[in-house]
Amino acid sequence: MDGGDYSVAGGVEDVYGEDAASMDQPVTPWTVSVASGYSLMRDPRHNKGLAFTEKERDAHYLRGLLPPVVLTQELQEKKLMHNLRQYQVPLQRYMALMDLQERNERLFYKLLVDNVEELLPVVYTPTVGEACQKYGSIFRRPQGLYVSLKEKGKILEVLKNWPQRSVQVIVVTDGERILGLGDLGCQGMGIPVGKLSLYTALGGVRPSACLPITIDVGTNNEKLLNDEFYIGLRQRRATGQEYAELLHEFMSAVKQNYGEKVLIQFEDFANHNAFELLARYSSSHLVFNDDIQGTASVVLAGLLAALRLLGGTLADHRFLFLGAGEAGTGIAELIALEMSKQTGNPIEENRKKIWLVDSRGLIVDSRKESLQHFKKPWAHEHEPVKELVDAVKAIKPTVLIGTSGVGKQFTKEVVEAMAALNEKPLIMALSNPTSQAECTAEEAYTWSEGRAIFASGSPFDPFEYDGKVFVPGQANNAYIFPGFGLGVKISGAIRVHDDMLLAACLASHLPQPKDLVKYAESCMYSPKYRTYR
Ligand SMILES: NC(=O)C1=CN([C@@H]2O[C@H](COP(=O)(O)OP(=O)(O)OC[C@H]3O[C@@H](n4cnc5c(N)ncnc54)[C@H](OP(=O)(O)O)[C@@H]3O)[C@@H](O)[C@H]2O)C=CC1
Ligand SMILES: CC(=O)C(=O)O
Ligand SMILES: [Mg+2]
Repeated sequence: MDGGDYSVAGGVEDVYGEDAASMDQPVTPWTVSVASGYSLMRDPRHNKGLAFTEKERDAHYLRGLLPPVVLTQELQEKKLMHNLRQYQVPLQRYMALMDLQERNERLFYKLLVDNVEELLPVVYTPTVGEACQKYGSIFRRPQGLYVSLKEKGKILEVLKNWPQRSVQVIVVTDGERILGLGDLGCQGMGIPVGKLSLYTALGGVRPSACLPITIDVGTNNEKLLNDEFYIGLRQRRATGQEYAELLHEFMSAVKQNYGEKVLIQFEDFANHNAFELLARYSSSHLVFNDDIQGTASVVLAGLLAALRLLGGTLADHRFLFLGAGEAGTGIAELIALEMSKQTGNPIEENRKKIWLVDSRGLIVDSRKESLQHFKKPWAHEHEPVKELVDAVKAIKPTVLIGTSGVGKQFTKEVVEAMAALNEKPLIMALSNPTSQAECTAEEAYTWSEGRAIFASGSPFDPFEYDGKVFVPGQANNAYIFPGFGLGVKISGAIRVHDDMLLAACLASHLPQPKDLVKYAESCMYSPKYRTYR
């Protein structure tokens, strides 16, 4: 073909219409907006793959673009689950699922909804942790929105680049404390993407209303800074005023673009920013911090359920935490608040039943001056104690909760000390992913000779001890934030209050009028295919 007359810059077009001589000339990326034929199949929101009906194939110019067979969504699901199960490596399953989400959104959510127990550990903890660590290497198509220091001064424009206008829920991270894996910078994006997939699968919030965002202010992770495949800004983290200004511009732009009612979930920020962001924006925006507030709600729900086995009321128990950061102090505060509701005692009194250990040992009054503000309420009168096992022996807790982000801290000695003090020691190893759990289910049951009541942040398989099968509980904020978020959205709330978090973990005690449930259901997304005209 002689394409001389039509070439972009006077070169010669090849048979594909590409002009090699003008490869470095700019061209316009023209596209079409009405999905039909080939573009319909490439649009993940509308694609049905082999499930397009005969009628749809005729009406939407799909003839010949698909093989003759027409499958049901159920058969597609069966095939995909079969294929997924062939992968031995969890990260391969993660990548296959992300590919499916990019290819056929409804089928992805159908799989997730129908196989939640099997697939949650893939799109969420623990596998999402590994995915974030390797995000640069496995990166194929971008998901979510990246707001970096490069976009300072034009964040509103960046938000306008997102194709959906009806965003209702944003999960945002700055990647500094990804699970218990530390600073993963821009590669933390896997977390908002995973969390929002649960908003849809478990909370019924439609995918088009969900927006995952990563704010990239750099990373202090040397390994990533030296990784040639790293996807983020190659600089150390911005702090102080520079950080605050970027975040403020972001928060203002979100409200300007999506209005007062968009829910912003802060996720996996480091604690030196997390508490401040929550305090700063909770009176002007609809925000909540999943690590501080969501975790607190789900753990309190777990404790209230466990009381049926342990006996007594919340105020009859003594709590010891390993880890006094977002999760630890967040849970501690909600427990104290609930005790106050139940007993009428002032919260300061109830706090005295709760003790926390950080990387320097037991939090006691002699350390008060040097403590971060969120630890100060927990500095009770006691002599200093360095080791966890000694703190267990000194405080004599009935409940031990791990929120340290460091694996293997509940040693045999620690669990045995808990078992010596309690007939049924309640042990929660909440740190994620599995590698960071304070102990495994097997360790908790074995070292307590089958007496521990155990829950963990990442899932563990049932374990047989002394002829009895123990099924560990999972205490993860995933059990609360999708429903909590849906509730906030459909109630039209414009601010989040502590009472809502208490109500969320006491929900089964509240009257649930039939029509309210029906209303909630009617607001929820269904991943079943729609029929096209
Ligand atoms: N299951 C769930 O739903 C959730 C689980 N998590 C998990 O909890 C963990 C912590 O998260 P978060 O609270 O946000 O993190 P933070 O960084 O806010 O807090 C971590 C706390 O652990 C302490 N710590 C660190 N190392 C040790 C150690 N060796 N011994 C004793 N204490 C130690 C730190 O001490 P210091 O202050 O002295 O540095 C700090 O107080 C993570 O692994 C996360 O995945 C978080 C949210 C939800
Ligand atoms: C579960 C969660 O939010 C975390 O580990 O950070
Ligand atoms: Mg988190």
